[in-house]
Amino acid sequence: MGRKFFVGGNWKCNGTTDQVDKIVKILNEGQVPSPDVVEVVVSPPYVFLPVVKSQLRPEFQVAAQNCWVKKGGAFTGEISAEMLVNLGVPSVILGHSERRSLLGESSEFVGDKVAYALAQGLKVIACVGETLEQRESGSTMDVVSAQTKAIAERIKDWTNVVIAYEPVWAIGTGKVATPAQAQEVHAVLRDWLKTNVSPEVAESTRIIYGGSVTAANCKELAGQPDLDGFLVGGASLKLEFIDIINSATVKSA
Ligand SMILES: O=C(CO)COP(=O)(O)O
Repeated sequence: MGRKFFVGGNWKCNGTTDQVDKIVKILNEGQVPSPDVVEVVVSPPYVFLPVVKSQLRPEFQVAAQNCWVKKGGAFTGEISAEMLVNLGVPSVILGHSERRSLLGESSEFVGDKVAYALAQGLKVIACVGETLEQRESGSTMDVVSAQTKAIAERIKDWTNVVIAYEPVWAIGTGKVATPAQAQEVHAVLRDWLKTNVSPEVAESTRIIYGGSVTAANCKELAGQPDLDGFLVGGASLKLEFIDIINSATVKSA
């Protein structure tokens, strides 16, 4: 079975109740391919998860943008994986570069979170990606491999993992990776999984791209053989997210 196209919308720390209503309306009214062709997951801030989950069309799912690294308790301000499960939130984004850089989340910490969230029954969108400095110094492949390794060392079952390759220099900058740049890294990540995990996991794990994805650039990116979808930031708050979901048809064409 092929890898189903995956489109995630990461709303980050954005939205008011009115804006959330508008975005949900756009999502619910948009013409999109069937769930056999594309999996759509939107990730509002925690406080909006229940309302979005209850109002969203049933074939779309919600994800949290983070969760705590272990069982809940005296961890002020944190949200545990158990709470997400309890609320019926099926997925979580972990290791986003904004959290790695602004909040100092190390690859080991992210790996621990991925393992804990999976063990609680959540699906995980695990983010990796290099900074501009790392790309310019030629260490992109080492960086993304090391970030992936920290996850691989802590988990056995990859069924519920999607890897999001998000080059930091492309996030929120309008500087999208070229299709060739994205494909090159996706192929290296798949090859890393093949060598270090298993050929089956390499073949079945979806590797999605994030960083300045728009309606204008998504089709060409979607045509790359090792690119299995997108994690969209800014454009996921707008009508063009529907066009990005529709780029799934590039694969099924
Ligand atoms: O970080 C991202 C998604 O997680 C990408 O953000 P932008 O699409 O706004 O560049």
